[in-house]
Amino acid sequence: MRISVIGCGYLGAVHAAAMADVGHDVVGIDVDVAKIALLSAGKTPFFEPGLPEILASALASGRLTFTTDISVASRCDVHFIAVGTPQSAGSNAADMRFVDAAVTALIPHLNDGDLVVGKSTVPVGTAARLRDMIGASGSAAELAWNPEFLREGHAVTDTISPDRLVYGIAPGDRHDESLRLLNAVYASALAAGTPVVVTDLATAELVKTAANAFLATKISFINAMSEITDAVGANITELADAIGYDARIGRRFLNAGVGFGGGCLPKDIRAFVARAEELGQGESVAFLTEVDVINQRQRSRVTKLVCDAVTRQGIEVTSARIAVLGLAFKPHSDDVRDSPALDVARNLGALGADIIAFDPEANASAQARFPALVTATSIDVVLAGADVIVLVTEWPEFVALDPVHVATLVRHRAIVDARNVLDAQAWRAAGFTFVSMGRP
Ligand SMILES: NC(=O)c1ccc[n+]([C@@H]2O[C@H](COP(=O)([O-])OP(=O)(O)OC[C@H]3O[C@@H](n4cnc5c(N)ncnc54)[C@H](O)[C@@H]3O)[C@@H](O)[C@H]2O)c1
Ligand SMILES: O=c1ccn([C@@H]2O[C@H](COP(=O)(O)OP(=O)(O)O[C@H]3O[C@H](CO)[C@@H](O)[C@H](O)[C@H]3O)[C@@H](O)[C@H]2O)c(=O)[nH]1
Repeated sequence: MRISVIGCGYLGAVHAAAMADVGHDVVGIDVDVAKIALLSAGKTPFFEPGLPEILASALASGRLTFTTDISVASRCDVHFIAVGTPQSAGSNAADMRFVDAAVTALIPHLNDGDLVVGKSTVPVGTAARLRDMIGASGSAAELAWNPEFLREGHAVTDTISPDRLVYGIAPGDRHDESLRLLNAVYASALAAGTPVVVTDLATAELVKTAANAFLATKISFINAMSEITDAVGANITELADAIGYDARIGRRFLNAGVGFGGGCLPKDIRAFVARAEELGQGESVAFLTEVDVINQRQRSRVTKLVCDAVTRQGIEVTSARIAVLGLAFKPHSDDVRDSPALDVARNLGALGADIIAFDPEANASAQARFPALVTATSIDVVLAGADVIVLVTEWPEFVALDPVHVATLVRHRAIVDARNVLDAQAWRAAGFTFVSMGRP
């Protein structure tokens, strides 16, 4: 298949490289000249495990190219829309300007029989609107919706071997041809037995929004429970283990801590509420506003735990040096969009603490968003002279820290485990005041 991928960010760059990796001829298109230059040179504009390898081999095979020139899309039959849908500046709604601009720019280069495939996460109703836009232009191209469920840090394997595929296809004459094209695009995943749900456009859009809303709710649920376990001295991890053994509940996404961030869950639940309100259905998803409130509260909760830990050392926050372990919104990523770690660092800095942070991959992206942030070049450097350590992103190297070694670096022995991943006993044995979220 000849495929164009419009938008080469966290989603699109991986999709383009993965589609070439499974044998298609792919052109990645973006308006960002610097990003296209990097990708064309085989360099990834962000950290994603496995991406450099498939990017290099796909470029070397000649099956993958990148350009800023959207007219090149005219050589392709299937066009993925993978541009951003961030939160709007003045509201919770998704900002649809990038999707609209991408489709508008693509329309003149569509051939009859082409299939435009939406991948971006959009408010329900967008696909029908874009399909009408294409139809009104006189183009005989069709539009389908194929939401993406990849997780950053696992994006390559999630793209090549997804849990499921969802095709939103409009009824009518071109339904079967759209299905045939999508099946051809995903032939290798289908051969491996990936389940497919073929549905209508609105359901496909809603599957994505509902999936992220459910995941966000699961995390805020366990964080709400952890506030209760904290109040009574119970143990949130044992609680999560115990309820997780019930297959109807499941253990995954029940890790209590500083909460969810990133370029997806926070903005997607807000956009869902905003869209539901537009539809007169705000009440149906009003609980998601509380999910968001609980999630944001965890950032303040961690900030307070750190301040309390400082006070226990007999010092003022304004004279405390705080070592922040992690800046990315999750490990194995350099993404700091809506990162809880970055907010905690910012909150503590605003209270006058001397903040130094370290992330194995996200120092640069964090500094780009928060230029005042001081970052260290290594774990040992960030820990040197610290009065309190706060672990906010559970990178394996932080989880594996030896408390006995850390004790030789810090000024005061105090650590806040904002991801509930450290061995409290080992840290206490090394003389640390150990604080976690919802565990004694
Ligand atoms: N990041 C993820 O893990 C993930 C997973 C599933 C779905 N999504 C969804 O995918 C979409 C993209 O997310 P992302 O994280 O890749 O965003 P991103 O900001 O990393 O990438 C978006 C890219 O689109 C480009 N772009 C903007 N306007 C353009 C235009 N008119 N033509 C061509 N390119 C244009 C930008 O320059 C940028 O490179 C969003 O809707 C997001 O919700 C993201
Ligand atoms: O038990 C848990 C699990 C996750 N998180 C946090 O939740 C956030 C999101 O994690 P994750 O969902 O793994 O990362 P994303 O890469 O943002 O992926 C989500 O968002 C993508 C974009 O829509 C979807 O494609 C994915 O399916 C969906 O998992 C991160 O801050 C995690 O630290 C927790 O706090 N506790």
